[in-house]
Amino acid sequence: MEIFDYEDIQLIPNKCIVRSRKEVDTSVEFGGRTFKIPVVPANMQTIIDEPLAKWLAANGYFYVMHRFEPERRAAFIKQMHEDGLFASISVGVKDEEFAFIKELAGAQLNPEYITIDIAHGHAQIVMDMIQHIKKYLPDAFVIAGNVGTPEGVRELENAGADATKVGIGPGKVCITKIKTGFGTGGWQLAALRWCAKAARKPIITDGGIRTHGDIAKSLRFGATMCMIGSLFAGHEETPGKKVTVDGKRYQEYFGSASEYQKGDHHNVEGKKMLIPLKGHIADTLKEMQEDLQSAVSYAGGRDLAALTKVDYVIVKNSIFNGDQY
Ligand SMILES: NC(=O)C1=CN([C@@H]2O[C@H](COP(=O)(O)OP(=O)(O)OC[C@H]3O[C@@H](n4cnc5c(N)ncnc54)[C@H](OP(=O)(O)O)[C@@H]3O)[C@@H](O)[C@H]2O)C=CC1
Ligand SMILES: Nc1nc2c(ncn2[C@@H]2O[C@H](COP(=O)(O)O)[C@@H](O)[C@H]2O)c(=O)[nH]1
Repeated sequence: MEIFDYEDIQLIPNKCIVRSRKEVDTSVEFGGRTFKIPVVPANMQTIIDEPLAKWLAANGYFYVMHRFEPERRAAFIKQMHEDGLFASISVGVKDEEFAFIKELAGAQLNPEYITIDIAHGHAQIVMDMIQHIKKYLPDAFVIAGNVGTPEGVRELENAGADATKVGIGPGKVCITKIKTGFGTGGWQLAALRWCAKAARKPIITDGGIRTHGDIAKSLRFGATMCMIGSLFAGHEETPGKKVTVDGKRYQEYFGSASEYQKGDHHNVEGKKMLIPLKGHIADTLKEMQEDLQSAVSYAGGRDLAALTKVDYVIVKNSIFNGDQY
């Protein structure tokens, strides 16, 4: 297998067929709905909260609510549905999560999307949870992960997952690779390609995206959707705590397996960092869309399909060449 990551790849342009980048359609169909761009903020407590989830759903973006305030999830689903919006929640795999799915079914609360969110998703318990959800909430679109191998993707798909999430340890606040020696950190893009070749259903690539160009590269190598944490951290609307250091404003961004999330120091595989505040998330989403429109025009197309077949070269860490954005 050829090993590379985002920085190692440059996509090769084709003849432009649009008169303006504004003609380019960046929308994506995912789980029966169409979203403006193939991007979803990470389901982490410093990245998404209920007000932001509502805003994203109401404005044509996909979202996945985190699972770290488990007692709020039923009311959240109810409220989203009362407001005419889709509900997209996360669950874990502990016993109480199996009971929670039964409770939702009993209360006739049917979230449109359920993400099974655990660190090592290639596990029998995850397949059990997929089947449990399909039994009690058969209309839910089930996203399962995270995995980092084609076997992982296939097994979760065969268990009934409607989409899989790929990425073990490439995240900005991840320390899995340091603490355990395992993962796709440093070769997430190649791992995505490896997994996508085996997939029969959509893949969400998760972690490691550092620039807007990395979204186009993810689509080239098989992703339908990109889950992003660090690029969304540091906005007025993201919920991480805002702090001032030496007169500069920052926002906390911490891992879901960090001691800040867990409240203790067992099996810690995440850290905390401060991200400079950078304005409103609507502006970043708009810029992502414009950059993606531009990428599609370089690919020689009018929609995201054009990105899936472009040629590329492997430049091995040389593209920034000392340049900074
Ligand atoms: N994408 C990534 O690379 C990673 C993401 N995370 C994020 O951190 C959050 C917490 O994840 P997680 O700890 O899985 O959630 P949970 O605390 O819900 O743990 C999941 C369950 O799987 C068991 N388990 C067995 N082996 C592992 C393993 N290697 N890693 C994790 N659990 C294992 C756990 O038991 P026990 O705790 O007793 O072992 C627990 O019962 C999630 O939001 C996840 O997405 C965390 C690490 C990596
Ligand atoms: N290994 C860990 N991975 C984590 C943790 N918390 C979240 N994550 C993963 O990172 C991505 C976001 O990555 P980014 O590069 O865009 O910042 C997120 O969606 C999770 O999959 C953690 O504590 N440890």
